[in-house]
Amino acid sequence: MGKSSLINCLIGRKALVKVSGRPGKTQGLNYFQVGDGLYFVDLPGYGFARVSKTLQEGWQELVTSYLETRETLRCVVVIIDIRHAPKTQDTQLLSWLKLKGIPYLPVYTKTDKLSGNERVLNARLLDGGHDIQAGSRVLFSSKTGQGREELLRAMAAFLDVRQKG
Ligand SMILES: Nc1nc2c(ncn2[C@@H]2O[C@H](COP(=O)(O)OP(=O)(O)OP(=O)(O)O)[C@@H](O)[C@H]2O)c(=O)[nH]1
Ligand SMILES: [Mg+2]
Repeated sequence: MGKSSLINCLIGRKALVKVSGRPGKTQGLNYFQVGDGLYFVDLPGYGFARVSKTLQEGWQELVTSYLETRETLRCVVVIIDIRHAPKTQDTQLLSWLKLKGIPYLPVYTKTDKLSGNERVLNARLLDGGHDIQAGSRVLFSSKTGQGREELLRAMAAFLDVRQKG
């Protein structure tokens, strides 16, 4: 869905994180230090079409317990492909994060694949389907860098909130 590509784009290095056309590339948790005590953590997605059932379940458990117990976690960036209609798995993840009180930031990615008009329409569809406010998500493309600065600012805001509170 573009998680690893997004991290590469933010860090500004093309091949830092392995990217592939086949879901299931990222395995385990991958840490990237981006500041003093500040890390991006690349997680496996849930579209593991090509890995075994046992591995899938293992990763799900790993990701879930990581998200639930990591005390220094500031924000979960939830990456959603802007081309597709709202998906149950994404709705479930977002409601689970809300329920658990884990801060999250939805990012609609691969905007380069749509025309300007389609982009607006699909973004609205996803906002509606996932109950997301237009002002609280970011439109992004790893390919063109659209939304890169906005995303970095939005992520930084999550750090500020925690420091003040
Ligand atoms: N055009 C376009 N392609 C993208 C974008 N982001 C990712 N891709 C492509 O989508 C495919 C999957 O990207 P990844 O970054 O590996 O996705 P991932 O979420 O890390 O996938 P897993 O680690 O397998 O869960 C790759 O072929 C990327 O080149 C984007 O913004 N625009
Ligand atoms: Mg990946």
